[in-house]
Amino acid sequence: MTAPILSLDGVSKSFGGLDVISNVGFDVAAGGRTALIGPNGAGKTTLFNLIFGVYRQDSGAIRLEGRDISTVPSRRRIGLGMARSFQNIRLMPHLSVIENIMLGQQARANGLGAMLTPLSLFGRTKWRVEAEALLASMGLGTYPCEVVATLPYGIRKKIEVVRALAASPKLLLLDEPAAGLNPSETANLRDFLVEIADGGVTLLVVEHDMGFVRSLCDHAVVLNFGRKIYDGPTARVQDDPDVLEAYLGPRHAPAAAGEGAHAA
Ligand SMILES: Nc1ncnc2c1ncn2[C@@H]1O[C@H](COP(=O)(O)OP(=O)(O)OP(=O)(O)O)[C@@H](O)[C@H]1O
Repeated sequence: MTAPILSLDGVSKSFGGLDVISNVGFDVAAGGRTALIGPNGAGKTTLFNLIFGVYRQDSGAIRLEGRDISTVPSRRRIGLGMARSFQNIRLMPHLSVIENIMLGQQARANGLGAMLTPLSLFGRTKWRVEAEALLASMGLGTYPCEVVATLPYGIRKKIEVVRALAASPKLLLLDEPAAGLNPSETANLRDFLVEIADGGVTLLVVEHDMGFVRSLCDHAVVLNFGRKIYDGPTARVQDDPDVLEAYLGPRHAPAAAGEGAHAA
């Protein structure tokens, strides 16, 4: 197996006495496309927030390329090679596409030298040239000067991903990237993400659309009530009895499996 880029070991988190994540451990293979799935409220977003350093786990360890990052603040995790997109698009709607991408570049920058680098949103700085090149390489080269709020939802979703890429991540966390997209936008986004992964970026994806998950991800980790119930190939996830029970209840009928898991 390829060396993991990310490893979770016995990670737990509770809020006010409610155990939201319980003793979760898994590896994300470098260069792979891993899905993190589970029914509503299973703890997926909380786990993303723990991985990204928004929350600190109560116990257990999170390692990036073998280094324990449990105490590293979120901002510094970006500098170590991690970036994320959000469930609800968090672009600055009144700014242009290129300005949003440049804000993603700024997130990567740390240290005194970078702090002293002026973020000129109007001049052709080195960052602007890099941002334009990144947009062009992602097939979005016609949009740099468009104001984000005026663009179709599917394009904004892609720009949100490109903004995360502007931080030059090795590991990209995507929280429900296909939510709200129509089937053709979803297929388009899938191809877009495959291209990103083929470029060497490891993907960890929270997603409810099982068709999208199957077509994008080779590996799946399933959570239910904050516990890991499956860790294996995506191709077999819908046949797993624990996964079927989590989605469909204890008296699940095998004939209904595909239908229920799709709707999850
Ligand atoms: N900050 C918080 N304080 C208290 N409870 C929280 C907090 N964040 C999450 N929870 C609870 O933790 C549980 C898991 O929530 P989480 O959002 O991580 O699940 P999820 O799998 O991402 O759900 P969904 O698929 O609906 O987005 C839920 O019961 C939620 O109410």
